[in-house]
Amino acid sequence: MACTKCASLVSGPAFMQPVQSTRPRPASSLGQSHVQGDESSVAAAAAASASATASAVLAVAGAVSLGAASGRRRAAKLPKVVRLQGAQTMPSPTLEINYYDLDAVEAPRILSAVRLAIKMASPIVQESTSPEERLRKLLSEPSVQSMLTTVSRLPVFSKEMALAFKESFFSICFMITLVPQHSQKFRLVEACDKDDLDLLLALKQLKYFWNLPQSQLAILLEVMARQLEGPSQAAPFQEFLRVLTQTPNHGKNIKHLRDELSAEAKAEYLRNAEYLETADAHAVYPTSIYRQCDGFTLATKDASTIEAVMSTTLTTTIKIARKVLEPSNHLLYNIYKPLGRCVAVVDDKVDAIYGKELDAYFAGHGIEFKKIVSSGNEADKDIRDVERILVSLKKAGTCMGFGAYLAMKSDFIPEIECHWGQGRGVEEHCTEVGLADPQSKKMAPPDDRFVVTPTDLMISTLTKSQNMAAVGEVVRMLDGVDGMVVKYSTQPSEALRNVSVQTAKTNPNWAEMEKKGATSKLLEAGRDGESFCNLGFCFHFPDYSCPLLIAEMISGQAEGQLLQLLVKFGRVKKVLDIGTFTGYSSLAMAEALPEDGRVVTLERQEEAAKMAAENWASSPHVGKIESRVGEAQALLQALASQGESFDLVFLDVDKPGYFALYQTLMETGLLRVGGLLAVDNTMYKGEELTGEQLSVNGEGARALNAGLLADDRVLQVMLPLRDGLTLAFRQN
Ligand SMILES: C[S@@+](CC[C@H](N)C(=O)[O-])C[C@H]1O[C@@H](n2cnc3c(N)ncnc32)[C@H](O)[C@@H]1O
Repeated sequence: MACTKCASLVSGPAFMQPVQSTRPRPASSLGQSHVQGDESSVAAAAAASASATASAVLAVAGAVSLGAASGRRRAAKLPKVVRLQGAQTMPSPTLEINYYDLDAVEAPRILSAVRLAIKMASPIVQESTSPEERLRKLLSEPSVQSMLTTVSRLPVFSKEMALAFKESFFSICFMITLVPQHSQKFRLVEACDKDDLDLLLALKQLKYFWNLPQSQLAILLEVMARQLEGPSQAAPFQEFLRVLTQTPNHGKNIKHLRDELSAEAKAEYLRNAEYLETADAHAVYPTSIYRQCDGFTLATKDASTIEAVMSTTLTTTIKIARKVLEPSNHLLYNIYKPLGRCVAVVDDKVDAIYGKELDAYFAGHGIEFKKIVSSGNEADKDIRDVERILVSLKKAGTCMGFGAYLAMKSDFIPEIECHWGQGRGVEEHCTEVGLADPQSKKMAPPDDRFVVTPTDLMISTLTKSQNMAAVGEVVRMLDGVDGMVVKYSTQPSEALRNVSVQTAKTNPNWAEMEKKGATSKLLEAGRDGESFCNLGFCFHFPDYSCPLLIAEMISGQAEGQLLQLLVKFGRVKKVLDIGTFTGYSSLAMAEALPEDGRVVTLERQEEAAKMAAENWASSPHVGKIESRVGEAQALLQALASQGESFDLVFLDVDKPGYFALYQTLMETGLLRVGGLLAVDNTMYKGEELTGEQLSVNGEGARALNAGLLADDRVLQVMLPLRDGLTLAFRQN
């Protein structure tokens, strides 16, 4: 059962029914009568306890009665309340239902009650009995019970509560600065100077102790002991927490232990729960301990007109912390261990960098961890993204528990800003997160992928389908194909790896060039001729436009290995590489060539050619590469006029120019008879498979495919390797 106010505010009309109180109380002193009742019950507990406990109980009782005075202060701000006593006794045709009736805060006394409870609890948690037995004894200890009862009645969703404790901390600090440096109390100065809000936070949670997991109670005791008494007093509670979390039921709510407590303790807790059910139902039936709803309703006697004011109050804690993922840091542990699991919405940039650490942190602490990786790109922050996250949360079943939900956003992690550029440690990051090859599939979740290959297209199509469960397995398998090819193909040399790493960092440079209007306009044009992007790379650019050269253009390991194999198998000596980019294919082929072999590589972008030259500089094969800058068509004519011809040609430029370049290669004899032509992207993103209208690039690839098919001078095969690689052997 949830708090009726929260539930009814959510569900609507039921809320508007006139409410008959099940336990009517005198209108004038409803809160007070219960407070008094509480005092007597607390006093009964006190009588049965040791003298130290009795003083705690007195402190608590005093706090509660002072709270009632505070409650009056609070009530003064509200309109006069007329409580329903049943329809026949209604005092006027207008009814007023006030949902609030909380005991208020007398902070110093509550704090001293907490301190005493901690003092009494400390020897109990250090006993040699089982953790469960110690917990039962702890809950039956009168000073602990009184403290819990009192705190459960605090109006935690109020500014007054926060201020009452803040003032109280300051007054304690002020007093204590006068005491000698080594007195026990001096530690409080440190506590209030540094972390007083942690104590406030603990109290705000402790209010709901009845519905909190058992281990969370241990955590809160540990936090309060640390804040009020210092680390040495907190140590026994920390150890108690450690052993308690090893018991099977530590995640179960405290209230489930009621039948295992002593008869008096059980009666006392039930009395408190019954009181709260009327005075503050949210305290015993919280929909969420971080959200409380309230309502104020006026209704005519026949309920034909109802006027209502509704509100929702949220309480939140923001922690700005460092090294949260170090195993010794208990910030996240304290939240999620009692809940048993964490469902986290993680920005894909954060996941790329911290994903492994996140996994390791939760695994190391034995907390089930469900990660929903979501694009952090500004361009993606729209309602569809929200929908996607909500659907994923629903699948993860977050409706259980107290919002076991953690959101990690790249905006808060400064290192992200330098991930692709100038910053330190880029290399390490790249290698660590699998970006060494920019075609790595680890970079983005399936539905955020840049579509590069037919499999990408299939994955993207399947991911958009509503029936995710059915297609999930297919996605997983399809997604593994490229990775498997890479895994079982010969691994690249150190120099080629370096080209990949350097290329992975290039997107900001291309973006800069694009701003100056210096990059190719057709290379990555989309269906509508516009540039597009949906991977993380546009993230840094204020206008969210995508650079027209992108790191993903690199041919990469699988194709690089195939080219090397062809060079070696065909005993190739002269290679023509059309489309240098950052130099991967040129270097791959150069590595496979004999000492007297030669690669001529053509590139229209001077910046790219320069970068390629830098990438080759440290390779012993650099001497085999000759770079020419200009438009491919013009450069081919020049080569032909110099009487050049090649054993192997790798064609990998703007697709609309493919067929014309092919014709030139054939007509000029640049591709010699007996030579081999390798053409990349001939399946161009699988566009033809969709049956939809092709983009200009798709058209370009299709024109070449059709041209090869119609040309008897060549024998060709299209390999579904990545984006399609066609091998055409010139037989005459
Ligand atoms: C896909 S990338 C080449 C990738 C490269 N083969 C590799 O292995 O990484 C295409 C490159 O060709 C260049 N390019 C595109 N069209 C061109 C053209 N018509 N003439 C010359 N270069 C061109 C682009 O600037 C780009 O650097």
